[in-house]
Amino acid sequence: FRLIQVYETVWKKPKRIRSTLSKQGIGGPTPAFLYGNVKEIQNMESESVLMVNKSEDEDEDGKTIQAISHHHWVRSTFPYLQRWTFDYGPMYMFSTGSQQHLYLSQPELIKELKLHKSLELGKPSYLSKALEPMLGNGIIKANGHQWAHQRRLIAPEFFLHKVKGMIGLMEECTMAMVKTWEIRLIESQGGVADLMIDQDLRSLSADIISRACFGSSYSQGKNIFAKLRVMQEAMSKPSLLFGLPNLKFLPTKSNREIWRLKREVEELILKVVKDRQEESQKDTGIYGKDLLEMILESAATDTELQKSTHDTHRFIVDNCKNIYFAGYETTALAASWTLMLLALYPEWQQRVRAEIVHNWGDKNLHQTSASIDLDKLRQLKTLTMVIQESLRLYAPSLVVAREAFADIKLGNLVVPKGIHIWNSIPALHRDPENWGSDANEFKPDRFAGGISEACKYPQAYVPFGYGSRLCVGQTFALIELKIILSILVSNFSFSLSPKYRHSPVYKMLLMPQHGMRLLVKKV
Ligand code: HEM
Repeated sequence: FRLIQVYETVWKKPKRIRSTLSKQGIGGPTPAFLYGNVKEIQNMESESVLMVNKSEDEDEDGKTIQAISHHHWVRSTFPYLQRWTFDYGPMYMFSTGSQQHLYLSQPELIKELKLHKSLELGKPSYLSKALEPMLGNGIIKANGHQWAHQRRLIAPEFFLHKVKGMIGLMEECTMAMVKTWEIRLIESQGGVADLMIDQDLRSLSADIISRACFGSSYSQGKNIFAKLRVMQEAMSKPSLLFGLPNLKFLPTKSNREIWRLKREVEELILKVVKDRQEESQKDTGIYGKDLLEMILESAATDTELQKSTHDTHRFIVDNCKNIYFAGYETTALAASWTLMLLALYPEWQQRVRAEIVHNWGDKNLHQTSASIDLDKLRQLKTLTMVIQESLRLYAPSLVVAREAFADIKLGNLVVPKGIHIWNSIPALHRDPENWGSDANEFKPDRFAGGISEACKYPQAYVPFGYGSRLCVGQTFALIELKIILSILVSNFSFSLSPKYRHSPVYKMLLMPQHGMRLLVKKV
């Protein structure tokens, strides 16, 4: 029976998938027996690491600004996707052994994917298994009815009317960071500080998401974030993304570390939950009904979950981990890349600042507390354009992935059951056919008429993904970004530090490999 199963997985299923695609004229690199295209992927990855190191040496010779302003970093992240696009066009298949993949980048097919709302299209299940220690079976990786249940529960917590109520706390947390920067500036020489801003933005974002969703202060969540981050580092090899063979079940040093962190994170989350349950028994009325409470309520009323404490705990822990993972580093990175761009383009930094002064008056924001509201944020059109352009060139998520759980149709294309569909966000966001010959340049003006007028095929602008799996935190993230950036830009000016080394790398998200060092001074 086992032999039949192996034969099915290794031979019959891949053969069926590949022949359905090749009959429709879809090509791709020839897979080797058992290993598919793993060898090519690994070779191209090592070559690109060498290339990145070499270009960094060149940067140190004073070419940094030129290197950044061309924003040509995409090649170093998934070099094989680019190479095969060059060889086989905008749609091709490739293989990582038993897993078969379909890469596609035509805007008309992205539109079809967006419109396909059935549960037959979901997140790759092998990926869910590989990322289990990090995400469990929470909303990000779950599929089918289990996902739909979680989505129904979580999504309304991030609707505009809920997020509106969180503006005050976002402002408060940002102001606390402003105060610490002011102290560092006073202590620094000449009132200019060389700051690793990404670290502070990460703490800020963690603080915001923790208070908004869990009502708990950052001090309680601090340990959880630190541990989740180490876990993310340990698990963020690109090889994992495409299901390359890995030894995740063996007690290697790295796996033992991941398992330990997983245990510790779970214990910490359950401790926060316990504290919260005690608090609500005391009925202090400090917190409204926040996300954690919704998750607890759902777990308490779900008849399936009630059958075991283990399942209830899993449900709570997994969804808390998902919100932590999805909700803080993404926004912190988006803010970091945007500030890097504003440092690189001082004329845009000046325009953003002038717009704030024009609309809100020239008083420094920290003199007025709880002053920001939705209407004020809506006035910041230039900042909105800058954020949209930053999310185009430096989208924190690099890929959107789906698995077909049944044979489905995308327009005329028959997509076979079991295939994994991949879109590269940087490739879509930098396609000159869609954005024009200046696709690699930072030009926020292109968004002056909104996304629909910024390019030929707006459906291919997907920093938050698409369709029924679209990011639930999109509204939350955009409002948070506007608050953080408007407060920072109206209080400080930013320029690139001579120590900044431009090297965006993929570690589950797009990160500045050597940190985001900027020179900061008071305006
Ligand atoms: C700039 C910030 C952010 C970016 C760029 C971003 C991007 C994304 C992307 C690309 C996806 C996958 C969508 C797909 O597969 O089609 C996603 C999913 C998700 N995001 Fe975000 N996100 C951000 C902020 C947030 C925040 C602040 C939260 C929550 C507080 C959040 C919660 C989620 C969740 C729960 C999912 C899974 C949705 C599902 O599968 O149903 N994200 N996000």
